[in-house]
Amino acid sequence: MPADPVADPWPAPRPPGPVDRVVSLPGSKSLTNRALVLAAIADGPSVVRRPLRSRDTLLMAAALRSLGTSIEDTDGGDGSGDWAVTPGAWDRDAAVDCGLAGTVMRFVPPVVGLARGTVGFDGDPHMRQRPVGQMLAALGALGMTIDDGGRGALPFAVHGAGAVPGGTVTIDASASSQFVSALLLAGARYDHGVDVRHVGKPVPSLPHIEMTVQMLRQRGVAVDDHDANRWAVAPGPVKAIDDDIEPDLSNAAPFLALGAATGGRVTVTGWPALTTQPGDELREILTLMGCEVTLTGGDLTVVGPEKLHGVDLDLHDVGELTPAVAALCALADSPSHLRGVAHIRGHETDRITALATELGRLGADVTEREDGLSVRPATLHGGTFRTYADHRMAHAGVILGLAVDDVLVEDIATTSKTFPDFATAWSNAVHGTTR
Ligand SMILES: O=C(O)C1=C[C@@H](OP(=O)(O)O)[C@@H](O)[C@H](O)C1
Ligand SMILES: C=C(OP(=O)(O)O)C(=O)O
Repeated sequence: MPADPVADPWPAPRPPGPVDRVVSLPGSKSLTNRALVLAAIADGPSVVRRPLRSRDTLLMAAALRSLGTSIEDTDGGDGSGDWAVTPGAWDRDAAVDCGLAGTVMRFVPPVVGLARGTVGFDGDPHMRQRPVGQMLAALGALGMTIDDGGRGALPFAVHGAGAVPGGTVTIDASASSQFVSALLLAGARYDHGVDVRHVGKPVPSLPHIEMTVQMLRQRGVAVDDHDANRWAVAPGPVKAIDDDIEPDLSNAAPFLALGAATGGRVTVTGWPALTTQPGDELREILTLMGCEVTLTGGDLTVVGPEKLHGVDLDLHDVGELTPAVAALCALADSPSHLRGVAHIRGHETDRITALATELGRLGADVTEREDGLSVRPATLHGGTFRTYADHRMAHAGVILGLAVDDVLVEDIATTSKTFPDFATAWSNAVHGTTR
C-alpha cells in the first residue's frame, strides 16, 4: 500500500549548520507551457529545449496532443531530452484534464477555437473553484462558442469552428493575468487578431504578461502594449522557432532560502542575465531581508545573514513568491507586511488563509489581511504543516523546517505540479556539503 501523504507527512530535513551548496533547477513552468502552446499553433515544426517535465507541463502536452499536435521526446522518453512539436490537423473532439494547472485551464480554450471539434475541460476538485468565467465570456465576445452551463467555471466545453473572428474585447483580468496571456497567445491566429482592454482593479503578475508578449514577438507576432491595460496582437502567422527554457526562478525560492535561512551559501546555476520571470525579483527581496546576493556569469549566489530581517513588500506583480517569502518572514527578527496579493486567494488554494493558518499552527504570529499577511517575530515549534494540494505551500513548509525542529510537511508529492521529485532534490540540497 502506498503511504498516505496526509497520514504520513514528510519530515522536513534540517541541516546541522550553514550549508554551502550549488544547485541546478528544472525548467520554468510558465515558459514551457507558453512554448508548447505557441509551437502547437506555429507555421511549422519546432523544438522546446530543456522543457520542464512536471504535472502542469505534462498536462499541457497531453491537452495539445489530444487536439492533434505531435509532441515527441527527442531522447525516446527517458525524460532528459527535448520536446519536438509538430502542429497537426485539429479536427477531433477531445477531453482536456486541467489538473490544478491554471495555464492549462486558461491557455488551451482560446486555441480550441482554431480547431474543428468539441473539447471538454475539467480538472482536480479545487480547479472548479479557480476563476475563469471572465475569460470564457471574453472568448464568447470574440466569436467562440462556450458551454459552461452558466457557471463561469469548470467543467465547460469549447466548440471549435476552425476559425475565430477575434477583434476588440474588454475583460476584468484582476483575478488573474493568465486571462490576458491566454487571449494574446491565441490572438495572432484569429481572423482580426485580438485587442484586449482590461477594466477593473489592477491586473496582477504583469511580468507574466510581459513574458507572453516577449515570446510572441520572438515568433514574429506584432504586439502593441504601448498603453497601460491594453494589449493588441496583429493577425498573422506564429513563426516556428526552437526555444531554450530557462530554469524556473520561482522554484528557486526554497533553494535560495536554504542559504538565506541557515546563514549559509547557495548558488543556483543558469540564472538568466535578463528575464521576464517574476522569480528574478527574489534577488531584491532577499537583499532586503539581509542576504548578500550576487549574480556572476549565470550563477546566482545568496549568502544568508546571521538573522533575517522583516520586509514591507507589495507582491502584486510576483504573487507566486508569497508562500516562500512568508515562510522566510516567519524566521525574521522584525515584523513584515506582505501586501497586494488578494488574487492569490484564487491560486491552488486560498494562499492567504492557508499561510496564516499553517504558519500560525507552528507558532508564528500572523495576521491575515484581505490582500496579504502581517508576520511578527515569534518562537516557532514543530508540527504538521498542511499543504492543501499546493506545491508552494509545501515549499513554505520545508523552508520553516530549515530552522525549526520536527516540521512535518503534508503531501510533499504535491510539489510535482512544477518540480519533478522535489523531495529528493531538497534532501540532497539540505544534506550536501556543510561548512
Ligand atoms: O502566466 C503564468 O504562467 C502565470 C501567471 C501568474 O498567475 P496569476 O496572474 O493568476 O497570479 C502566476 O501566479 C502563475 O504561477 C503563472
Ligand atoms: C499560481 C500558480 O499556478 P497556476 O499556473 O496553476 O496558476 C503557481 O504556480 O504559483
